[in-house]
Amino acid sequence: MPATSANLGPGFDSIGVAVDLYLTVKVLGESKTWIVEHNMGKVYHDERNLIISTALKVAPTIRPHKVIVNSDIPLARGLGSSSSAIVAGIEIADKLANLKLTKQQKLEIATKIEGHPDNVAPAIFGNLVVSSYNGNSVTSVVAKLPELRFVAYVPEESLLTKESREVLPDTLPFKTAIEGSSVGNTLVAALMAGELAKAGKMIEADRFHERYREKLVPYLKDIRKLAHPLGVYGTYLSGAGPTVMMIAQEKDATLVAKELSKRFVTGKFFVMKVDDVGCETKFLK
Ligand SMILES: Nc1ncnc2c1ncn2[C@@H]1O[C@H](COP(=O)(O)OP(=O)(O)O)[C@@H](O)[C@H]1O
Ligand SMILES: N[C@@H](CCOP(=O)(O)O)C(=O)O
Repeated sequence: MPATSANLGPGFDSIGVAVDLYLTVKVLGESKTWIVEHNMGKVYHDERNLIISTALKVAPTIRPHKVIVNSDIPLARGLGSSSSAIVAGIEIADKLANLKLTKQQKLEIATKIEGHPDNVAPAIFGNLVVSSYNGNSVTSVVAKLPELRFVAYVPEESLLTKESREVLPDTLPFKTAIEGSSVGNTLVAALMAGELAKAGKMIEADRFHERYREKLVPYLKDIRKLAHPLGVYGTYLSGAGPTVMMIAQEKDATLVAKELSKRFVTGKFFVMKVDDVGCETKFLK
């Protein structure tokens, strides 16, 4: 399961991209109770683990197994760790209960559990995915991006998505909503046309969420300012934050991370490619 970066600025709860950090889950033999061995710190080792609780939601009668989880996706940092766990749980239920779910069915289930499709869709399909969820069904379009790198600044402190959604308003003025949707539309068109300078401008013109979340991630503005002269097209809050994501060409990406790490000495920088595969299952002997 790949990590995912949602929103890309104006695509709030709609746009997300899969990147090459991974959650790997191995299902071993049956056991008396669910046992989850993992490398993820403060996460349950039993059936309360999000991967297992999701699997049991989807297929309540599956028997307990021992499961080994390895993840390079940082928890609660805005890189879709919960979505990858949910997609993994659905995959386990599908295989152990032989449900033969289609990708669309997996997407619908995952979206209902996560509440929005922007992370789960690219975790399932790979690439950039633009989705619309009406509370009932999901329409998703998978699209290839031009050759780009995603440079992430992942702060040390975590920020739960739930907390970062609590600062958002319940309603937006009509005029603001129209502006916001025009920015999102133009972003998608610019990405598809390979017009990266325009895409960058739109990425930084969000009207839906970043201004409300700025108080939780005050360094977003500083990084954005420093990133432009280094060749970055656009900087946005990855998912609900606190990770700040920059989109750059391959030739500039490593230098962007190197230069910014001189200024932002805590936290980590990752230079990532787009994952174009999404969730994959293998049967091992
Ligand atoms: N692989 C996993 N196994 C179990 N629980 C997980 C896993 N990944 C994420 N979670 C749960 O999801 C929470 C983070 O979800 P969330 O706040 O949505 O942040 P993120 O941006 O990483 O998705 C973690 O604190 C943990 O409870
Ligand atoms: N659209 C959501 C995306 C949350 O992504 P995550 O990686 O932080 O879980 C939001 O912005 O709240």
